[in-house]
Amino acid sequence: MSTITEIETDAQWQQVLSSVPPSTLLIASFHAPWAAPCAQMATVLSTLASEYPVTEPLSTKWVSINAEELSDISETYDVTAVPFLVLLRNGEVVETVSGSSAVKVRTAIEKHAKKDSAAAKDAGATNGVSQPVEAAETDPAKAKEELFKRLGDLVKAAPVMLFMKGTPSAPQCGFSRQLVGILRENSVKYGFFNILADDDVRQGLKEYAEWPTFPQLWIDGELVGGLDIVKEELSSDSDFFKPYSVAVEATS
Ligand SMILES: N[C@@H](CCC(=O)N[C@@H](CS)C(=O)NCC(=O)O)C(=O)O
Repeated sequence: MSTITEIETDAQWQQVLSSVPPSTLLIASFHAPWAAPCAQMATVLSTLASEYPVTEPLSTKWVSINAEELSDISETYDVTAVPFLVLLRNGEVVETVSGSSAVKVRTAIEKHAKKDSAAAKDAGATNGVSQPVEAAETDPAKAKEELFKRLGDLVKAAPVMLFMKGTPSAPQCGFSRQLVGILRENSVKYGFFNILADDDVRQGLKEYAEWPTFPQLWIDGELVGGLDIVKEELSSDSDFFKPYSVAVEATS
């Protein structure tokens, strides 16, 4: 399970560049703390990273970079907007992805990185070709198993996770907008996922959750429900969100 390292200095970035083996795909995610889509991208990337092994030789190395604080690095890679993903191999840029499309990011990473290099080698040997055969592509049961594993991680990406249409600053549906408003009113700290950016998550989560619509609110990896259920919970217990609130309480 790979994890993402936050780069703090130019020197640390140089150190990563020089220490990553030539066969490893270096995945650098540029972000800004104030940009909500970057928070969503961080969730997407940590879920993706967890799908890649950490056994040697590393197939991937994952880092994230504050685009404003480390502006020299941003300039080197022409980062003018965030989120922005740079994929490098052997110090050379092999692909960049601008924007917050989870589908584009996943596709680009999967194109350049092998999830399991041993399996890929085996497939190459038996087929006499160098391209790996992706089991999940040909086996729907395996694809579903992988999707459900990903969803299991995603619903636990933050203690309170909102699966919504659009983003908190630009909801794309009235139900999602209302739930964002409720969370804001109750000062709830939450992670979110824009299901309009990933149709696999949109359709898969309905089955995984046994809940046919969005928004969906998950707390500690358990489904609470949609907008109506959240309203009901709050009307029977006004402190429902208290454990997840970031509101500063007055001391008496
Ligand atoms: N009463 C529902 C309203 C949610 C709803 O009906 N959502 C619809 C329209 S936004 C939906 O997600 N449909 C499935 C889809 O679009 O994939 C609730 O309490 O959350």
